[in-house]
Order: sequence, then structure tokens, then C-alpha cells
Amino acid sequence: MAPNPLLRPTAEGAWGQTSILALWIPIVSFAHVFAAFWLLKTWMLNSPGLRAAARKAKGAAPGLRSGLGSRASGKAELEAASDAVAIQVSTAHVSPFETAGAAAPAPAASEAASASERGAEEVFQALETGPGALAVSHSVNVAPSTLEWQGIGCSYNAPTGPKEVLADIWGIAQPGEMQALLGPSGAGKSTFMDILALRKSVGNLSGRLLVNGARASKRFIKKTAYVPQEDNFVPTMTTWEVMSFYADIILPGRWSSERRKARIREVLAEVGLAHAHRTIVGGTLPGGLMMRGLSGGERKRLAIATGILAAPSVLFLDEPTSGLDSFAALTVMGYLKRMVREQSHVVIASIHQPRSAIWLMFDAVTLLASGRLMYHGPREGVTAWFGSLGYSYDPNLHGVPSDWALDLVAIGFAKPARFYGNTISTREDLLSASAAFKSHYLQQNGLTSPKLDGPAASGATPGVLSPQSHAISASAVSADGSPSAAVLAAAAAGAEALLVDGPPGGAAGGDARKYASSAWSQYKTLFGRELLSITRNPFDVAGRTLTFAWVGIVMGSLYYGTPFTAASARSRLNLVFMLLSFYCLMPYVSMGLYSSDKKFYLADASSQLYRPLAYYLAKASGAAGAGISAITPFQVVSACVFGLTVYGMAGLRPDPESILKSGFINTTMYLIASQVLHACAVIAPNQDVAFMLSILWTTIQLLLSGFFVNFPEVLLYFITYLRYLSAAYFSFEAGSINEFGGVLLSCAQGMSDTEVNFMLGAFPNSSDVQRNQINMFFGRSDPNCVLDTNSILTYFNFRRPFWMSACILLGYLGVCHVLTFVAMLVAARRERR
Ligand SMILES: Nc1ncnc2c1ncn2[C@@H]1O[C@H](COP(=O)(O)OP(=O)(O)OP(=O)(O)O)[C@@H](O)[C@H]1O
Repeated sequence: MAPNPLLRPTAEGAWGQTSILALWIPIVSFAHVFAAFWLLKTWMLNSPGLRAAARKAKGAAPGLRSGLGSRASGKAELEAASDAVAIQVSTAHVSPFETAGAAAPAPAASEAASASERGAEEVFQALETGPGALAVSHSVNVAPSTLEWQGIGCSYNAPTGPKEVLADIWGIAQPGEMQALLGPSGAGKSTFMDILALRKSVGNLSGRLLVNGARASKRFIKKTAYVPQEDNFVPTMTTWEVMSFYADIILPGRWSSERRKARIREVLAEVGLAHAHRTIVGGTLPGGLMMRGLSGGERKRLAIATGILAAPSVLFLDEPTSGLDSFAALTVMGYLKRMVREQSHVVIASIHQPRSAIWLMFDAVTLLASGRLMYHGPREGVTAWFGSLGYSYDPNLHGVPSDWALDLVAIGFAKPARFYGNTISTREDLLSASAAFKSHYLQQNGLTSPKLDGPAASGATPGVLSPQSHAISASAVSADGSPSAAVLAAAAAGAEALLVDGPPGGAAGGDARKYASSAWSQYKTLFGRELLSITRNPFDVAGRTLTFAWVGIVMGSLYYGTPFTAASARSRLNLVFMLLSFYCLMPYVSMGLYSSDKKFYLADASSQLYRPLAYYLAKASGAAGAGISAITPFQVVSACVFGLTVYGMAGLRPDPESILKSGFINTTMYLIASQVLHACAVIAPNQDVAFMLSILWTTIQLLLSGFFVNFPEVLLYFITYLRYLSAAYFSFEAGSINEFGGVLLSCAQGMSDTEVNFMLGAFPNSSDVQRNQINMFFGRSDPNCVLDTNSILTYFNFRRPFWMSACILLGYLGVCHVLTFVAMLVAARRERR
């Protein structure tokens, strides 16, 4: 028999004899040094004194040294930033109480003066004492836009039949106007706001949406900003970094880095956050760790700051005061009010029970109830309008008019007259009050109700309403055939700039290309955000690396120094399989992270912030999602730490080529499993379903890997073809070929009865002659006895060359990526709003 270099006839199976010390000791050491580095980082992040010292040593501000390349900014620069802001401020205070007024009905006498005075005092206090108390001059102009909506309706196809949630809603919002969207819970406020913001992609929608008198096109979405109730910031990023991220994504690509920074400083000063530029946002990390950062009010102002960064014409805010205490709510609204006045944004904010001072900041109000329009117009006119219907407002009895209006239109519960006075209490009353208002509104504005032909437009179109329905049609104009006066006024004011590229003065808000920045720039920015979220959560990286290393050490200890004898065939086979099973299972620790990643993406996708492909590539090439530490390089490190530790300790095939091949197969298997779990998280509507899908996949992987089931023995053989869906099957094949291909193991000492029985059991289909040979050769000692492990490969029918299995696995990984990307696109469309 030809001597085989891998054959170790003298191997006795002694401790350590075959373990590869030169492999596992460096790997385990590396894992601990690597983890120690990240633990040190954790310690530094949590020790303000150390941080300050490090900053001093480097002469830079870490809060601004973001790792986002061009976003980096030093201490000197920040100080310059503060100076710049100081230079830009003027001393003009803006009263939040100026009203739009002219066309407003006479204010009800009942708008309690005391409330007004109290509110005014508090608001001034808030605006004067805040860090951004002074009015800031602006380097970017807002393209003024008038938004008008006519006969907006929305219904859903519920199992019980069509469910109408909005019907025939009319109104208009002018530049520089702050509008409140009020209504009892379930009135349809969010639905309505989503429609106005062109962010509604489900439901049957009808009506018209006009911007400066022309149909609202898909591009209008770029002129709007939507500040959701729950913000979507990476908790570990600082205020400055969050702003830089958005600046890089939504400000025009042609802007220089300096100009971007200047704009950020300007906006932070505007919302009173200049002092908090280094503060981290804070909140709960995907892993559950809570980080302290900005206060609730500051966080809300940061959300507003990101909203106004690109100077949108229309800013939508969903419950901007929710979760804030009364003073923080007032401060937020005060900043908003000033900004609206200075910059001519249109602000539409849904709001629940505003305190009187906040109520007084609104110029106009839209009141909805049960999906019907109850009132739309100047704030001061609410009481007068309902008074004209016989529902009179008594300030002593009803308090703030907004509270009264909400109580008035809420039906479905008892409203004793002694508390509520004359009130709307039945659906009939509500419908009749709504019809009265609609007819009053149309008459006042010289409009006629449009006859909407055919079925309502489907929400599947990005423009929300069908394109033809956006146009001013004959039925959507005033009674004399011309567009409504407000629309004409806005158009005459030059607000047409909204829908054309490059507004006068190069305002950011006017760039109507679908994306402000190039794909490459978006990729870099997104990659930077992912990387930053990792480096700011170092404990996670350290924890994962150590987990992998120690699980590897435990497993490696169990198989330590597996001898190169025929008796070790079973252990070696088991190890090859256990390694790949481990790689199938380990990604489950990241499922929560994959789900939170989806949330991040969907929120950004609804605003069309960046190209989905840029996001995906940033993630695939470097990161697995905002806030996720399992980025691909880290995944590779973890996978290698575990696999090579076990490999070295157990002493699998020791030549470098086999070690590399094993590392490749195991890492690829791990990446595939991670990718499949990620895809499941994207496809599934919730995490429970994601787990179910993933478990189904993992079960198929392991069952059909070939380790548990001897395929030729399966009665329903056709089912075994499912093995071609199993990446574990190909991994097991490649791993086995790598370990056993062309290897002769010594059986010089003979085998114990147990080992002989295993050999017999391992090859159940062997002929009697072969069984006798096994007994004869392995059952007694013979210096020339060898086991040709190719017989193991033949038994499992593993014939594919290693390179072919490797290519199949790479293809599998590629398909998983494509599927995940497509699933993301579909989810963004399906689950948008
Ligand atoms: N996808 C949907 N399918 C069916 N009904 C829906 C759907 N989305 C919303 N609705 C229903 O539409 C109605 C209006 O919901 P919406 O969220 O707009 O109300 P809201 O005024 O914002 O309420 P809240 O103040 O409680 O947030 C509710 O009855 C809600 O159940």
C-alpha cells in the first residue's frame, strides 16, 4: 500500500497528540485580545472622565468624530460652529401668537384671556431661555406651497365588507400656517395625514390633492417631511451624527461638506439643540440595553430638526407632543411655531388635547370624527361655527375650546348635559353637523363637490390618488369654472417652484430629483451609520466574540486530541456535522436585531430617503442593520473563532489547505443561515412568524443534511430530493470530503468491540463479505491495518468535488441575498402605511 502522508500509524490517541496547537492557541488568544479591545471601549464609553481625557489627548471631539468620513468634525470646528450661530442670530423675537387671521371668523369671546396670557408668558419663557432662543437667519429658503385637498376618502376591504374610515374631507393649508389635526381616537387622523403626505399605500383612496393648484405628483413627497410619533434614531449616535446622517442623505449631493455642516448648525440652533450636539440620542438598543441620552423633549426636537433639514415645504407631525410633559410639549411647539413663521413651512400636526397655550399657537384646525369632517378653518372660528349649529361653548363649563370640540364630536358614550351642555350624541347628529359644515365650506370657497367617477383609486399607486384624480378637473374647480381662489393665490405667489428642479436661490427644498444624493454617497453614509452603531455598542461585539470562543473551547475540549486512527472516524464525522449545525443555529441570537433592522428600513423607505439598493449593499458588504453588531466582518470573525478553535483543539485534518477549506465552508454556512433568518424577519409580519419560518428552514437543513437519514432507505424517496434545498447537505458533503477525502486512518492497534460494532452500524448496507472483513481487519491488531476513509464518502454518496459544493453554497448565499432584497422592496410597499 502506498504510504499516505496523512496516515499516522503510530498515533496512540494520547492527549494533545493530534490537536493543532499552532492553530487554536493563536485563535483563542486573538478572540480574547479582540474582545478585550471592545470591552475597553465599553469602559471608556461609560467613563466620562476617560472620554474627556482621550478627547483632550487627541484634541478632537469624539461626539463628532463619527467614523462617517466626511462627517467628522473636530472640537475647534464645533466651537466655530457655536460662534457662527451666534453671529447669525438676530435679536428679533417672534411671537407665537400672531394669527393668520384676516379671513377668520370673529374669535369667540370665550377664548379665555387668562389662558392666553398664561400661555403667552410660558411660551415666551420657553423661547427666551432656551439655547436657541433667538431667531436664526436662514441659509436655505423654503419653497412656499399651498396644499389643498378635495373630497378625500379612504376605505378598507375588511372581512365584513368595505370599511369607510374617511369620507369627503376638504381643506387647505397655506405657507406659514400651523394646522392642528384634531379628533377623537379612531377618527382617522393618522390615515388622513398619511394621505396628505403621500405616504399611504394601502386602502381604497379617493379625492384630489393639489399642490399650488396642480396635481400632487409623486415628487411632492420629496418636498415634505414626516415626523412620526416614534422616532427612528440609532440610540448610540450623537445629535450631530444623526443630523450628519440625514444631511448626507437628503441634502443635495452638490453641497460641500462645509455647507452641510453650516446647515446642521443652523437647524440645531433653530430647534434649541446646539448645546446638545455631543449628546447621544439614547434609548433601548436592539439587544435591550438602555442608554441614557437626550430628554424626551430634546429627542422630539431632534426629530423635528431632521424633518426641517432639507427645508421641506410641508412638515407633517404625528402627535408631536405625545409622551412629553406639559412644559416640554410647550417648548417643542414653541420652536415649531417660530420656525413656521420664519420659514413659511406648512405644518400639519395631529394632536391630542393640547393645553391652552399650545392650542393658541395653531392658526387653523381640522376636526375629524368618525372619518367625517366636522370643521376646517381658523382656530378662532371653531366655537363660532358650532355655536351657529346650536352647540354653544361655555368657557367656565368646557375649558379649552379644543377639549370642548373633541368632547362635542365624540359619540358612543353618555355625555350628561350638566357637564357637556348641548352636545352631539348620535351618529345622525354627527353626520348632519358634518354635512352642514361641508356645504358651508364649499359655498364659502366657491367650490362644488366633485363627482368622482368610477371606483375609488387604489392606494397601490405611490401618488396615493390616481394620477388623473389629482388634476384640477372641471368638477374640482370653483362654481364659475376657475380654480379656487386660494390655489390661484398660491400659484401667483410663485410657489410653483415646488415642482420644478432647483428653486430660486438653490434652496434644498426645490431639488425635485428622486434622491438628493448619489447612490455611492448614500452607500457610504449608510455604511458609516452601520459601522458607527457597532463601534458605539462595543460590549455586544465583545460578548459575541467571547461567546463564540468559549462555546468553541467547550466543544473543542470534548474532542480534544482526537487521534488519527480508524477509531476516530465516528468522532470526526460527528464533528464535521456538529460544526455546521452550530452555524445553522447560532444566527438565532440575532433574530431580534434583524426584526429591528426591518423597522429602521421601513421607516426610512416610507420617506424615500435613500435607494433601497444602496441600503442593502451597505448592509451586505459591511453591516447587517442599524444597531446591529453582527456586521459581516464581525460575523466572519465570530464564525472563524468558533470553527478554528474546535478544529485546532480536536485536531481535524491538519494541513493548511484543509484548514482554509473548512473555514470557508463553515463561514459560508454561517452567512447563509444568517441571511435566511434575516430574509424571514423581512418577509414575516412579526417576529413570531419569523421564528416559525426560520425553524422550518433550519429543520429542513439539518434533517436533509444526510447525517440523520440514509436517503436510499427512505420509502417515499422523492421527498429526499428536498435535500437540494438544504445548504447543510452541501456543507456536510464539502466538509466530509475535506476531512476524509484520500485519507487513510490507522487501525494498527485493532479496534474495540464497540468500535467494530460502530463500523458495522455505520455501513448497514455492506455485504456479508465486507462485514467479515471489517471484523477480521479491525477486530485485531495488525501494523498494516488501515481504514480508507473514502469508504465513508462512498457510503454517504458524497461524490461532488469540493469546489463544486463550494460554488453551490456561494450561489445559495447569492440567492438568499436577492430574495432578502426583493422581500425588503415588497415589505416597503406592503407595510408602508
Ligand atoms: N389597514 C387597516 N385596515 C382596516 N382598518 C384600518 C386600517 N388602518 C386603520 N384602520 C381603521 O381606520 C380608523 C382610523 O384609524 P386612524 O389610525 O387613522 O385613527 P386616528 O384618528 O389616528 O386614531 P388614534 O388617535 O387612536 O391614533 C380606525 O377605526 C382604524 O381601526
